[in-house]
Amino acid sequence: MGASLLALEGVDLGHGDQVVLPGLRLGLCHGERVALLGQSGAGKSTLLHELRHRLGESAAWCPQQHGLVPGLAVYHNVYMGRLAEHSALANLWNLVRPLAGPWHQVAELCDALGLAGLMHRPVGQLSGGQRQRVAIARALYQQRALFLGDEPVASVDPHQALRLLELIDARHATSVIALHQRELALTHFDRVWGLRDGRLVIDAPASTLRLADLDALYPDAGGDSAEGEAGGDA
Ligand SMILES: Nc1ncnc2c1ncn2[C@@H]1O[C@H](COP(=O)(O)OP(=O)(O)OP(=O)(O)O)[C@@H](O)[C@H]1O
Repeated sequence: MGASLLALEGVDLGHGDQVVLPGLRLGLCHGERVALLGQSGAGKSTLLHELRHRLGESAAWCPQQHGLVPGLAVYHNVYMGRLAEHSALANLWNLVRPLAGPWHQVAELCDALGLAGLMHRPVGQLSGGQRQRVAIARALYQQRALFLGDEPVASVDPHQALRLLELIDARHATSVIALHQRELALTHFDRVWGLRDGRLVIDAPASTLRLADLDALYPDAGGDSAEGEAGGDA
């Protein structure tokens, strides 16, 4: 196992006075790919925000709400991943006339993500699955050591989800990704973190877990534990 990147030792996580995950203990090591599971409201986003806060600039971030600007083209939305690295003048110029270097880099990412030919298209005119891929492209464009994703493959079909995760893996040795596709969590990741009732009830290598172990994270599923399994290019 790689070097420790962070350790939470009995930390209370929440929002204002509301503690969502009391006394949380977990560790993340370099080279680990972690699937973060738990039903809606379990605290996945809360934990990811804390990780992002602690890991700072080393982590690329793909948020659940995407944070894309609908009126701007795909190219500009992806370019925003590294807005802070350029001068205000360069950013302004790039808005009017895209810079050659960034354009080629973004084009390469868009090709890999199945967005070729959409670079000029306003994001507001894309499907849900296409928008999701733009959000991933923007996070990949950040070129960070780690990847933190809040359900980055929620709106795509299972085949595409796997392909997107492979693209993320190819560019990041370490990742923590919230998702609902339990089978993918077991087949594609090294470790699973499972949240339930405010606790980290699963923190184990994926190879030691079965689907039934993950089903227990979804008490509200009432036997239908396939929530999010099907996906779709919404
Ligand atoms: N900004 C906020 N202020 C107050 N409470 C919040 C805030 N964001 C989330 N919460 C609460 O914290 C709890 C955990 O929410 P969180 O978004 O972390 O869950 P989640 O597992 O990511 O859910 P989902 O799968 O629906 O995205 C929920 O009870 C939610 O209502």
